[in-house]
Amino acid sequence: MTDAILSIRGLRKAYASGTEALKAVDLDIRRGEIFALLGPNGAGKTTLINIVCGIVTPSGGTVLVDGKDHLEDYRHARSRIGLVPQELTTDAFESVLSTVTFSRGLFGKRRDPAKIETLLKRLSLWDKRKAKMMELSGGMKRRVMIAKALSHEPDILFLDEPTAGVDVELRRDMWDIVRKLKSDGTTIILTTHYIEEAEEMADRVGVISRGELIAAEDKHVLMQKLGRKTLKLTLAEPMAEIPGELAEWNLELEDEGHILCYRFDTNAEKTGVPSLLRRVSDLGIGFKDLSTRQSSLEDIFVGLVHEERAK
Ligand SMILES: Nc1ncnc2c1ncn2[C@@H]1O[C@H](COP(=O)(O)OP(=O)(O)OP(=O)(O)O)[C@@H](O)[C@H]1O
Repeated sequence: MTDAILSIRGLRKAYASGTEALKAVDLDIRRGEIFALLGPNGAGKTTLINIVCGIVTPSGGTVLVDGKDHLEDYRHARSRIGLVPQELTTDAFESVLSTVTFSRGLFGKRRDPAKIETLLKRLSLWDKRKAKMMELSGGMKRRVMIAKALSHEPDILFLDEPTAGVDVELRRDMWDIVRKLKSDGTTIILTTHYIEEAEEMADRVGVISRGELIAAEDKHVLMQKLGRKTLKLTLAEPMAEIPGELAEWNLELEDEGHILCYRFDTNAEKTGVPSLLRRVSDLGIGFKDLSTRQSSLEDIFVGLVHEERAK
C-alpha cells in the first residue's frame, strides 16, 4: 500500500501460557485515516496495540512505523505513537497541567508550556488545568488521558476502547474530539465494542477474530460488499403461513403474521424484488406499507465472526 504510516507483516504473539493471541497478522494503516479494529473479547486487539506500542514483545513478524522497524528503532516508534490505554491511570493528587507536562517529559521532549497550553485548549481542558485529577468527572479524565498521549506530539494515536462504559453524551463528545484530531492530521486507530462507533467514525474497519484479521476494508465497501437489505411488507390482513407459491423467496413472517420479510443481496444481478412483488399482487395479497433497510455494520460483523467460528 502506498503511504502506509504503519505497516504490519506476519505479526504473531504466543503468550507464555500457550495462548496464540495473534496469528500472522498483516495490516497497513494509511496516513491520516481513522481505522477501527473490531473483534469479540479476547480476539487479540489489545495484544496488537500493545505490540505496536512497544509494551508487548511479538513472537514473530515486523512492524514498520513510517518505514522504520519499531524494535530496531524503538525511539523513533515511541516518538511517533501515542497510546490511550483502556484503563484510566493517573495520579489522583496531581493537577491536570502537571500530569500532562510530566508525560511530555517522559518522552525526553524539552519543556514547552506553549505547546501544552495549545493541547489543553484543544481538548477543552485549559480551564481545568489547576484541578486535581480526582476532582474531575469521568469525561474530563478521559480527555486528560488523550492529552497525556498527545503530549509528545505523536502523529499516530491508539485509542483502546475510548468509550467503554461511558454514557451516550460523553461518547458523542469523544467522537467530536477524535474527528478534530483527524482533521489536524493525526492518524487514529481505535478498538471498540460499540459497532455504532466504527460506523460513525471510521474510514476503514478491521475485524479480528481469534487472532486473525478476517477483514480490513473501507467501511462503505465492506457495507456494500457484505451488506444485505431487508424488504418488509406490512400486510393488509395478517397471514397465518406463507403460501407455497412464495417458497422460492425464503420469506419470513414477523409481528404475528402482519409483516412479510424478504432478505436479499443488494449486489445480486437480480434481487428478486420485482418478481416477488408481482407474485404477491397475482396472489391478491394486499399490503399497506413497504420499506427496505440496509444491514448495519453490526449485522455484518456478527455474520463475519459467526462464519469464522463455524470453520
Ligand atoms: N499477558 C497475557 N498472558 C497470557 N495470555 C494473555 C495475556 N494477555 C492477553 N492474553 C490472552 O490473549 C488473547 C487475546 O487477548 P487480548 O487482550 O489481546 O484481546 P482483546 O481483543 O483486546 O479482548 P478485549 O476485547 O476483551 O479487550 C486472550 O485469549 C487473552 O486471554
